[in-house]
Amino acid sequence: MGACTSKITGRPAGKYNEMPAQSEKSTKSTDRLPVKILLLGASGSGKTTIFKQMRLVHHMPFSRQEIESYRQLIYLNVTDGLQSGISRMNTTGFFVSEENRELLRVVENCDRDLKDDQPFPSEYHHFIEWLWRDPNVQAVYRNGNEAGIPENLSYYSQNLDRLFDPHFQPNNQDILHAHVLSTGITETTFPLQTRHDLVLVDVGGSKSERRKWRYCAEGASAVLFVVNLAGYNQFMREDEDTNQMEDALALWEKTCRDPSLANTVLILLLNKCDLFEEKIAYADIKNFFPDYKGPSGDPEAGRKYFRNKFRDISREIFAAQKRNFHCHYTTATNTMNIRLVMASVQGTIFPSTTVTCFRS
Ligand SMILES: Nc1nc2c(ncn2[C@@H]2O[C@H](COP(=O)(O)OP(=O)(O)OP(=O)(O)O)[C@@H](O)[C@H]2O)c(=O)[nH]1
Ligand SMILES: [Mg+2]
Repeated sequence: MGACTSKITGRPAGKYNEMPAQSEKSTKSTDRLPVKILLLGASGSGKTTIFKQMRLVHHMPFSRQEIESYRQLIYLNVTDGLQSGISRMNTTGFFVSEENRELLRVVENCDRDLKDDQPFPSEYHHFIEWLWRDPNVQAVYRNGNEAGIPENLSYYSQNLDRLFDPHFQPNNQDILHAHVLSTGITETTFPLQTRHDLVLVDVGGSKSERRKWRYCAEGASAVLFVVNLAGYNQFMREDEDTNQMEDALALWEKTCRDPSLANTVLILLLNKCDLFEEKIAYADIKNFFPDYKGPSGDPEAGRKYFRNKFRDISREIFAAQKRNFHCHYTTATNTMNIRLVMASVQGTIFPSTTVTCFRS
């Protein structure tokens, strides 16, 4: 498998946003047929995570430089995520316990930028651990998470001993859990064994980024529309009055109706099934979607309910356009799951050709 080529359009130069392009050599392929697939969906739904999985599936490991950048990003995700989550929590009237207030002040003032090869400062290890375990932080995180405490803190907090080891190097799972808000449009070309190139387009999903999507629609064969299934009880980071699932439903309708995407195969990926399954045990769907009539705490019934909501929105639009509704449940941080889903997606996009976009 040859090197992939990456092109970033319309994004400001930023330490972390440049990451996908850093290791890839710019090679121009000739006489090859591009198969363009767009990753669309709201911010935090999992688009870039799927993009990273595609690199792994196509055996394009992260370079040393990328791994170092991710190590620094993980430190930022942990310190900044915890601190900003807690300060948003304060605005909704919840505070860390009295005994942990001093720790919070220390973490608030800690330097978020690590230098190359600088270990995570050991003095913050237990402070971060204690703050994360604070009963009020846990209560807010588990009960609606109006404060939008980042979900990846749950993963990183279980790995703090490893993260604070002076020789810590992120593994693929650590990298898959890292989050940076994507800006602009990143086009990455994966050469396939046939005469085709897979051109995968990753975009930013926050509200201010969505107007840029129209610049990447031309020539697209398919759209993978990614939804955070676990967002049913959360508000948007950039709009604290809008429920994430309501936003995703509205965005799905807009995407289905978009004339510039009328010739694409639209595939819905209901993502973060792992978090959905955990969350549904304590956050009843009925409390957020009163028309849910299924049993409480049943992930299967919950998944089906949301799938039907998306299907109902597209039913008439697709009937008029003679398009079919396609939907998969995914956990983007699980490489095997993405491998299997992508093999199935490939069959949907190219039912009668030999194009092999996704290695299975
Ligand atoms: N547990 C879990 N975490 C996930 C899953 N998919 C994505 N994440 C995490 O969710 C966060 C956001 O994922 P991204 O892929 O960066 O989201 P995005 O859609 O690219 O977001 P923007 O770039 O802001 O539009 C990251 O911390 C990911 O690791 C999943 O299926 N399960
Ligand atoms: Mg992204």
